[in-house]
Amino acid sequence: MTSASPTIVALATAPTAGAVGIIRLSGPAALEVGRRLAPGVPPSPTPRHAYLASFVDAHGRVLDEGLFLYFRAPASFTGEDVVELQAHGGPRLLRLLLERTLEEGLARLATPGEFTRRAFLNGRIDLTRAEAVADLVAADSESAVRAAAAGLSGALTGRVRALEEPLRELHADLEGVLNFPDEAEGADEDAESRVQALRAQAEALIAEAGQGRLVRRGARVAMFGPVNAGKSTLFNRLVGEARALVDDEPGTTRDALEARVEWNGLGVTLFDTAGLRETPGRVEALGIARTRELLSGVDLAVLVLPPGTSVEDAERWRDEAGSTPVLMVDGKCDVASSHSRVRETADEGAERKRGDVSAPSVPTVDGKRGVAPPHPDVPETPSAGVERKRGVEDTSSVWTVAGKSGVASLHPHAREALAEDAERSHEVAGITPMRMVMSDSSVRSPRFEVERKRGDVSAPSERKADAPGASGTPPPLPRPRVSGLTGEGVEALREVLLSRLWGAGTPSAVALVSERHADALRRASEALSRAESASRLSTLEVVSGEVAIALEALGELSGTSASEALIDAIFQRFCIGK
Ligand SMILES: Nc1nc2c(c(=O)[nH]1)N(C=O)[C@@H](CNc1ccc(C(=O)N[C@@H](CCC(=O)O)C(=O)O)cc1)CN2
Ligand SMILES: Nc1nc2c(ncn2[C@@H]2O[C@H](COP(=O)(O)OP(=O)(O)OP(=O)(O)O)[C@@H](O)[C@H]2O)c(=O)[nH]1
Ligand SMILES: [Mg+2]
Repeated sequence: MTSASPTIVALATAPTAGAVGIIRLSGPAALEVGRRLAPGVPPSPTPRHAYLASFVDAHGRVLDEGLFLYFRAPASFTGEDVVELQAHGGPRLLRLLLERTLEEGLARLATPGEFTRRAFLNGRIDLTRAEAVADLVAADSESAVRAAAAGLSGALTGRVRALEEPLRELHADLEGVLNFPDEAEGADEDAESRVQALRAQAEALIAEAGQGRLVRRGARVAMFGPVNAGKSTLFNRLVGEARALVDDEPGTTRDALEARVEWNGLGVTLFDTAGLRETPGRVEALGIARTRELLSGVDLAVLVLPPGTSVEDAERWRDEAGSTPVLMVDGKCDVASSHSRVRETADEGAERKRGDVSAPSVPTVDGKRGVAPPHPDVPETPSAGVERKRGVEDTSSVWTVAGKSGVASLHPHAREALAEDAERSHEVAGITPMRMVMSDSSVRSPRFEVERKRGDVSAPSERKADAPGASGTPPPLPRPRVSGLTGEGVEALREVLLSRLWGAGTPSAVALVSERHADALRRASEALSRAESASRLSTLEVVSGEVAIALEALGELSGTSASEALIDAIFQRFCIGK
């Protein structure tokens, strides 16, 4: 391979102005071509010695003064003769030097990834390590850098080898028994358990693919929810700068916005989306369609709920995320906590003692006292996860009415939307004893928010989403309370997001199992699964055949059995000069 390959050349550094620019040559003519540009360098330079040399044009005129480096085959990155011209980092200068290496046709420009490809073909690195090189170049978070660096040091290679070698031994044992039954007698005895153990190992690696993807490309998190919930304000808080426009008017955000942050070394792309509502304007509707599309492609959707969202509305908004995991958060918690008052139902109120802290008895909006009588046709609906008990201590069945200050300043559209909200909430009163509370009906639209006390509305839905099929009644997950406006709860939300995205452990410690790796591992695991049943139901030939298939699939990871097309596909991901 080495002697037959043409000599390749490329700019190894970025094609922009920089302190130093490197032109790298690899192949049998590397030294000859390099010395044409740097004639001062001796014909047999000491390998790995940095020569200070003049780089000259075809007429011997000096273009630059730089360093000349020679690596003699096979002790080089590619395994071939390599020469580096380390010049000053001027793009035009570097182009002149590059053109000069191409004169006389001894070298040609390298294709993307061709240097690394040669390193692979010449056995310097295996495929997973070559891929780690690409991952390292593409890494844009600390965890991605660290995980790729571990890959380059052979972390994944080692784990694949730990799977491949025992599998190869097993295959040899099985073939031995098949071909030399006398000598190899008994070597197949524990075949089934060996297959089982290896399959478990393959599955463990496959299970890391999700985390590998998360580290490699970063997590994608979208804020979504009803209009005016405070999504953009919260987005800005999480991003740390005023990226999104914020306004009182519902429907402010039309286009999805994105921002990249890094949390605990994990790259996170945050999206702010157009708020959802039933009767949007035309442009806004386009934004909402985009929100839906975006939600289907993120790792986690954060449903920002304004104070007073009903259970049914919360569920309806959640459905917009489809199968994407949803984290519900109570937004504008400053409003809820500073303005909300526990709303008593008349019958509960009658039982309450004055001054009972667990049941403050001043349901007010704008200072007006209000009492919510039981709704005339409120069925008690344990099916909605809401079991109403009577009694002073039962705060979980008490409803809160939260007023929002500054309603008068709302844009007319906002008031309309709020009125719609109000109506909708009234409709769902089937599970909610409540009454509309007008702040000041002569001037303002009805503005009210009704919500259950904490630890309530979210419970049934969180159970549904987070413990599917679980029996019994697991405790409801805490629903983070945040205020984008004051910053309250934002740090805690960040922690919750990280643990939902990542769980425990360190992102940088993960093996970067790519989709390609997972696919090959899956095929290996399936073959092993068939080998397992064959060891009980079929002949040894069949078992051995499946083990061979698993080995072949694993060979695609290291590259020992990778096809030309697969290798092409892998190295095309690289940049030129890599
Ligand atoms: N200037 C420069 N910096 C660079 C590179 C390069 O090609 N040029 N690299 C390019 O990606 C990376 C370094 N990777 C390298 C990997 C192996 C060898 C090498 O010479 N390997 C020989 C000898 C090993 C040894 O002496 O221990 C070998 O593997 O046989 C060189 C660079 C990053 N920095
Ligand atoms: N009190 C309080 N007001 C908030 C909070 N977050 C946002 N607001 C206000 O609520 C209004 C809407 O905020 P936005 O962040 O634009 O809400 P949004 O959900 O992005 O709205 P759309 O883009 O229209 O869907 C603005 O007037 C904000 O100042 C909060 O945490 N507390
Ligand atoms: Mg917005």
